[in-house]
Amino acid sequence: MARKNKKQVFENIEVIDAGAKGKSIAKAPDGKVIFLNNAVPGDVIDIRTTKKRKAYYEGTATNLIKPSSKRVEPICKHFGTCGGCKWQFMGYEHQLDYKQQEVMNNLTRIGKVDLPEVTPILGSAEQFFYRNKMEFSFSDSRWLSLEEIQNDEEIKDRNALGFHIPGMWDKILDIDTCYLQADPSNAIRNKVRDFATQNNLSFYNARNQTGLLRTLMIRTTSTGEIMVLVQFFFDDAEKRNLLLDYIKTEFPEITSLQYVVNGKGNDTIYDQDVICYHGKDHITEEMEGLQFKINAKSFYQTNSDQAYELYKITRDFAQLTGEELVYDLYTGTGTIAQFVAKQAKKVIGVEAVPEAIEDAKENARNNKIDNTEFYVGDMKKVFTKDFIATHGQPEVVITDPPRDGMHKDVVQQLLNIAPAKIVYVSCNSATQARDLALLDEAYKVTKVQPVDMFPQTHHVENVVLLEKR
Ligand SMILES: C[S@@+](CC[C@H](N)C(=O)[O-])C[C@H]1O[C@@H](n2cnc3c(N)ncnc32)[C@H](O)[C@@H]1O
Repeated sequence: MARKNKKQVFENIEVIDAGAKGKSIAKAPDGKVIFLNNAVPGDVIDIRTTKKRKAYYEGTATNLIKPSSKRVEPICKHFGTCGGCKWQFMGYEHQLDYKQQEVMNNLTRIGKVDLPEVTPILGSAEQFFYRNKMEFSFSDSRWLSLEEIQNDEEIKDRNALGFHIPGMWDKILDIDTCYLQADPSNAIRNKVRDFATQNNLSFYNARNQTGLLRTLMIRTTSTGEIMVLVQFFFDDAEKRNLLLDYIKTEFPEITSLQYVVNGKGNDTIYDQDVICYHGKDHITEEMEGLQFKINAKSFYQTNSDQAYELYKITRDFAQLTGEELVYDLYTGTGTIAQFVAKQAKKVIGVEAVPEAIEDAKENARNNKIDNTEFYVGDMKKVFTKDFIATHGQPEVVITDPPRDGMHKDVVQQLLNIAPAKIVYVSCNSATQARDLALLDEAYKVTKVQPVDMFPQTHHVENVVLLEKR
């Protein structure tokens, strides 16, 4: 029996808005919402649905009838295939408007926040080349373009070094130029791929779990330091040294060349030994005269210039006088803690990753800061009544959790200890809004400042000041 084709076509539909997760929104003739991946609000398009749910459709634009005035020409030839810069086809001022709108919607609809006057989103001075960290994957089965598939010619080179095709764990798009990280990022990636191919170093095959080369990470700092880390699937000293010696010679500006041998099924390096092959085992970022040591596993905000803006807003919101005990929850390598330390009596940072806490302590020592303390642990287990009894009652809490937001026990603990102010930094305003709703019984939102850390994407950071009612 032939399967019923559930795909539907809607013609001549106007895209009316941008929604969550970077999707745009249109309305089908039956009144249901359609979430679209590849359309700009204001476009008039034909749509083919890809999924049908009870209350909505998901779909894709198949024909652009009238382009929106918000459209711009994407500069990247990989746009549309690469999942990295989904909003590159929308003017930057409109990207900012929709990010601001998303924050406001989340805070009012999910958080039921009675909004104070909201400052306009702080845009990024750099709209391209703003990332200080990129990770590329090797693959021996490069994603092929339609022309390549339709062409009869034999495809000889299937090696790729680039990004995953969205939603496909084993398909890698070979990247020729990426506009997110400044030079020499593109040169390093392209030369590594070409050298490895010419010298018959095998590229990883995720399906069969074969091949020597897995990932290439490039990290840079505003002070000009460069870290390159190559991840191998198995150890072959001769081939490993051949590639690393080539990188070292070709790019003498690299200050830290490292590698990992990871035979696991997944390519995360957090549980692996990182070996320094050449130069230092870290790079150092600088902010307001403070130095932050970053090793291969350290979290550091990926847009350094906007991170500085974000931290200044956080410090302004905290309004410290030098008398306060401050807790910096989810402190990472203690950057915010050290950034506000001069204006506080003492700052206590808590973080789950032990290496990050080691870095935080070392950074504080190097920065000659003697009023910070750092503790390791899962927040919901560490941030307890006993912890407060031992370390003291904070007047101000700064919290910067991962995308999932705070665990409900952590929110409850904040309500229990009731600091005068909470500064909540978030990379996901939906989970932030959920947490604000829980804090509402005791706290009023008095300041909101969205910050754009990731131009060309829908992601937005948001800083909120909560003051006791
Ligand atoms: C958004 S980052 C913030 C880092 C830091 N505030 C900064 O600006 O560099 C979130 C941090 O939370 C840490 N983290 C995630 N889950 C955690 C948990 N359950 N307990 C403690 N820390 C956690 C992560 O390791 C990460 O360093």
